[in-house]
Amino acid sequence: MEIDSVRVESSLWIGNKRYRAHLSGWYFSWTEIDKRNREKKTISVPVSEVIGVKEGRVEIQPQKKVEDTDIDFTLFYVKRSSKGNGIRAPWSLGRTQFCCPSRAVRDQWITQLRTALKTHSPSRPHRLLVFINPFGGKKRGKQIFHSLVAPLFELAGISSHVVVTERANQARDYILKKDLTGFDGVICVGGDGMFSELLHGVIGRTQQEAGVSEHDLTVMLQPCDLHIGIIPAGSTDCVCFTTIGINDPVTSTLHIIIGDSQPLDVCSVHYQSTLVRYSVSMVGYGFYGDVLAESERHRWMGPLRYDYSGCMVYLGNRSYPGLVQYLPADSHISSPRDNTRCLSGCRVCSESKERLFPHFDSSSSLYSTNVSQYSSELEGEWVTVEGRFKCVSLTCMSSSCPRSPKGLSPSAHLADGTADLILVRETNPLGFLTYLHRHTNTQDQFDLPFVEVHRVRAVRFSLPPGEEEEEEEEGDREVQASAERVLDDPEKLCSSDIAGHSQQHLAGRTERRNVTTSRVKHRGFVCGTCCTKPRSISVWNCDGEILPHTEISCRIHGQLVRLFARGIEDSTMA
Ligand SMILES: CCCCCCCCCCCCC/C=C/[C@@H](O)[C@H](COP(=O)(O)O)NC(=O)CCCCC
Ligand SMILES: Nc1ncnc2c1ncn2[C@@H]1O[C@H](COP(=O)(O)OP(=O)(O)O)[C@@H](O)[C@H]1O
Ligand SMILES: [Ca+2]
Repeated sequence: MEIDSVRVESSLWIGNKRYRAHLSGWYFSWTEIDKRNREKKTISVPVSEVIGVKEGRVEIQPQKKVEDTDIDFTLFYVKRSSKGNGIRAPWSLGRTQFCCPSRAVRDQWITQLRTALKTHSPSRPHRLLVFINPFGGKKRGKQIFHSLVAPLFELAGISSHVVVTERANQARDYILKKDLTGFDGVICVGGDGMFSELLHGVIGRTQQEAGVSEHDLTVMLQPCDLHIGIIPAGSTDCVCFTTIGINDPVTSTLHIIIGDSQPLDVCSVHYQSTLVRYSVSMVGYGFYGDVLAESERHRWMGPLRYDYSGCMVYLGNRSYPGLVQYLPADSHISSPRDNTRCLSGCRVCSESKERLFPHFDSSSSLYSTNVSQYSSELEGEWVTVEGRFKCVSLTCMSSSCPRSPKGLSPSAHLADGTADLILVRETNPLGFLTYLHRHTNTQDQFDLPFVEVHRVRAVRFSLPPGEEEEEEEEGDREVQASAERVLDDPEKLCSSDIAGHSQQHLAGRTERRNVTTSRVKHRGFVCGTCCTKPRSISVWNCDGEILPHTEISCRIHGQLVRLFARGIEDSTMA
């Protein structure tokens, strides 16, 4: 075996074929040598994509099997498949068993490969906090984690502390309150709702520790260091699909293991001077709000509830009045109709970093103290649009999912500090069906006369005169108190004493304590059992949660959180 400072090389055998293997810089490669000493095919694996190196002949799938020989070692690495679902191919675990001429050579290879791994992959996680929602999607969260994810973590030397949730918001509260020392990231096994819990926990915790008020719409929030990973096991899994390109637990696990890091824009939603929620995918009023409200009554259907509710709401053919104000983003940088896609290594997102963090001190990972903590992001000229809308949607990213592989706004960027505002005005049922159907094919859903799309930094939504939201009245305090009482016991939520239009009770979901209840002048219905709400007012769907307010203000915080992901790999790179 030859070892110099930049290169390790020796002959190795795979089965009965001889290979010349070499490790140099960022790659481990092996080239087949035929009987006449001619070089044939070479396989190269980037060190950053090596999952583990084990003594002996090891298999972990379908079951763990170890044949502990003296001269063999097994290399595990990321393997790209040629066929993909959508625009990217899934990743799987590649495995090659090498046979060495002696035990000494075998031990040297293992040492050199493990050293290279440490040197070239410094940002890999070592300890993770995992939350499993046993009831998400098709209720397969626990099985997915134990059969597909845990064996890969073990192989990669990652230890995990697993919490199977027993109630909604347990994961969020855990992250907000418990000691997180030693954890390199938090992982959810579930859907967009579970991701949202981790998002709120991580952002809230970071702001608490930095002494920043989340309620202040104008403040510059502290970016979060603790990475979030998503193992898809939910109903829509939009955040996973948009940031990885596929909903596949093994692909997600491999991205977590190699320590990929994808910054993500986050939208904060405020009601008056209170933070209501954060969102990364869709804040949608009208159609998407109604679909969510309807779907909560059919949770027993599992993921199909959205298809059923989508049909029911479509047939209802409703539209809503509204006043939308937005702060446009710089149209010279990008536009929602420029026909580009935000892929791994996106130039628009990389170039946004300096603009978003002009005062970031990389040595302390904090903002310089002599710089104002207030952002200039809300300065500029607001544009006002008034009318009746089938839907108003705001999305920080493309929001693609298996139902809509190119998403709500196909050219939106994951980390450019902007969101796309889509206004679909009142139209006839066929027109709206055409709009919806274009989400599922290659036709441009924005090329319709009743649709407009804008790249924005902030949005305000209000009701036209006569429909305004009322502030909490004396009598409503009882409603609020009642809502707070049930926070600790979601089962109690389905009760007519929460007569406002927050429908968390239907989902067994809860709201944060600091969120106040607001009321809307009553003239109609929503859930048919206990809620009252005017027909002319819809609800907001915020990443799958119904908001308790109608008149909201939204602001985009560029690159506020980081995921164990790398954006969508173009399959031509595979
Ligand atoms: C005629 C064919 C119509 C097809 C319409 C397709 C439009 C799809 C746009 C999807 C946007 C999805 C945005 C993401 C939303 C999720 O956060 C949310 C919660 O997910 P989960 O926690 O996994 O349950 N999902 C939804 O609100 C469902 C929207 C479904 C709309 C049909
Ligand atoms: N143990 C639990 N019991 C009830 N609800 C839970 C539990 N754990 C998490 N949740 C809540 O369930 C909601 C839906 O979960 P999610 O994993 O997103 O599944 P889905 O994609 O099917 O909606 C989330 O809002 C989350 O807060
Ligand atoms: Ca964005």
